[in-house]
Amino acid sequence: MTAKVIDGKAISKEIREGISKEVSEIKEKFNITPGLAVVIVGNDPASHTYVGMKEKSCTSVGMYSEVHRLPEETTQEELLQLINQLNEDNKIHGILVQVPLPGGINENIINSYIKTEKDVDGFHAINSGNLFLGEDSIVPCTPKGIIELIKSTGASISGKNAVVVGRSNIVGKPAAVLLLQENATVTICHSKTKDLKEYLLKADIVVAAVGKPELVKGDMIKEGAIVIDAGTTVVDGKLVGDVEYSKACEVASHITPVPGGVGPMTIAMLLENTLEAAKKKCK
Ligand SMILES: Nc1nc2c(c(=O)[nH]1)N[C@@H](CN(C=O)c1ccc(C(=O)N[C@@H](CCC(=O)O)C(=O)O)cc1)CN2
Repeated sequence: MTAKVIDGKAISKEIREGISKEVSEIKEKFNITPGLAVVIVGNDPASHTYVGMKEKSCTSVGMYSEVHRLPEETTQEELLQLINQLNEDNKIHGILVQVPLPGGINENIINSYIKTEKDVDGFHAINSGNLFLGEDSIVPCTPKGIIELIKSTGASISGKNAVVVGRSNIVGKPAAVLLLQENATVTICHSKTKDLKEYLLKADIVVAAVGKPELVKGDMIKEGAIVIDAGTTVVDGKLVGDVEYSKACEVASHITPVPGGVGPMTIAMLLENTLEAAKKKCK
């Protein structure tokens, strides 16, 4: 079997085009321009790249974008003050604090200060809690994009065995909850899982989000599985996913590439969440 490539770049482009149209409409009808504020602390080069991509995508769909680039020495108190300011700013419908944050700043405390309706990352405990409860919530961007990518194959998720490799609050845990909501039978594997291959060989859907380059080998994948790779590690100057791509292509039915798979969807979903937050202000 040679896997069909799930083209996250193309799918996200289509989504962004739809968002762009909706942004024009609400500007015209309600005189509201959706606005996103991104906050980044410190000098992590990859994080600066992602923030730059967010800024560019935001303006390309006609949204208002504001980026606050703060020095490494920024204190938690200073960051909270900025968030309070953005919470009260009517131009801003979405606030996002890029992670990882430098040591000494508690991500959960920071996220809990963002107004829930502006928490376009969906990291606030109220949004995570509502997601867990199956109530209305803002859904974290990467897992939301992962579900879109799986659905783009036309396959049904209901009743399938899904294995999520990775248990981060940003990707693994919410992806597992979303798959469960789609009626998959979900297993979460992680760094302490004893026999990863044993679990993976039963998986109709694999979501790899562990940040360990090529941890998921081709011979761990069941014939015909859908493989979603959310890993992005730079190895020798090259971006490498969590899946051994060339070997996995020989057994999977569908697979996402790295780059060009999950990454672009993360940004498209961020724009979608920001648009939704702004639409709540349209009366
Ligand atoms: N506050 C947040 N921080 C982080 C998030 C997040 O959703 N919210 N996710 C990741 C990083 N991330 C967005 O912030 C992100 C990662 C990768 C991509 C992407 O499009 N990658 C491209 C390749 C880009 C490159 O060349 O380096 C791809 O995979 O094709 C977008 C967003 C951690 N932090």
